[in-house]
Amino acid sequence: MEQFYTIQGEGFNTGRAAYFIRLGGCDVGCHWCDVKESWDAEAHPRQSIDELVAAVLEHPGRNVVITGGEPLMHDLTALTAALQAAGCQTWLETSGAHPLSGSWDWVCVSPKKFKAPLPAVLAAVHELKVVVFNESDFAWAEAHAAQVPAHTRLYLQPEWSRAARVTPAIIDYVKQNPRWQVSLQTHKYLDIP
Ligand SMILES: C[S@@+](CC[C@H](N)C(=O)[O-])C[C@H]1O[C@@H](n2cnc3c(N)ncnc32)[C@H](O)[C@@H]1O
Ligand SMILES: Nc1nc2[nH]cc(C(=O)O)c2c(=O)[nH]1
Ligand code: SF4
Ligand SMILES: [Mg+2]
Repeated sequence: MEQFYTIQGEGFNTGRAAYFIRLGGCDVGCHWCDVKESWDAEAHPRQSIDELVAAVLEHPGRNVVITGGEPLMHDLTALTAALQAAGCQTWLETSGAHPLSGSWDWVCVSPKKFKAPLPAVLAAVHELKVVVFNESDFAWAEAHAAQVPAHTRLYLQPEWSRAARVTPAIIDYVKQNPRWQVSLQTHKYLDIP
């Protein structure tokens, strides 16, 4: 759908330069999704893997975020192999609702009530990042924290339109449950992509 070189705004790798490849297509249907224009895969032009890798290599950064849309609706084996062969780190942003493909240096799963993550994806996760829309999402977060490997980093991220309301609740929750951390969409405050 689009590609851009920016700063990873969210989660564990916040603040690090990264090239984003946003793949079209998503069937999860989060009503608060901040990139609904990604949902229809056919609405966006196709590019070859060679073109994508060449575009990445035009920039000095070697971290590549594959996001979407829901990137796991595509077989990511060839794309991630080509990126790693070119010396890049591959970072995945996924809901986990489709089978895992590809070779990953970092996997971030953001589980969704609208289409829950698959156990096999949760088993491969480095970072669990739960969007908090209302108080019921804390229980949803804990239910998924119980399904990920012990070393997984745990994040609670305010849903953007509700940030003023839910951020204080996230702060209180993290103070009481300190294995969780706050994740903010810092790129939106920085006004960068
Ligand atoms: C647009 S999604 C694309 C990747 C994948 N479909 C997913 O949901 O993880 C990228 C990240 O943005 C988060 N996100 C989407 N809309 C958001 C919103 N309105 N507020 C906060 N985070 C949001 C998602 O939960 C996910 O962690
Ligand atoms: N800067 C920036 N960081 C991000 N981290 C995850 C994003 C995404 O949409 O997947 C995102 C994004 O859209 N922009
Ligand atoms: S899974 Fe990700 S891309 Fe799909 S609707 Fe939800 S937030 Fe948007
Ligand atoms: Mg985004």
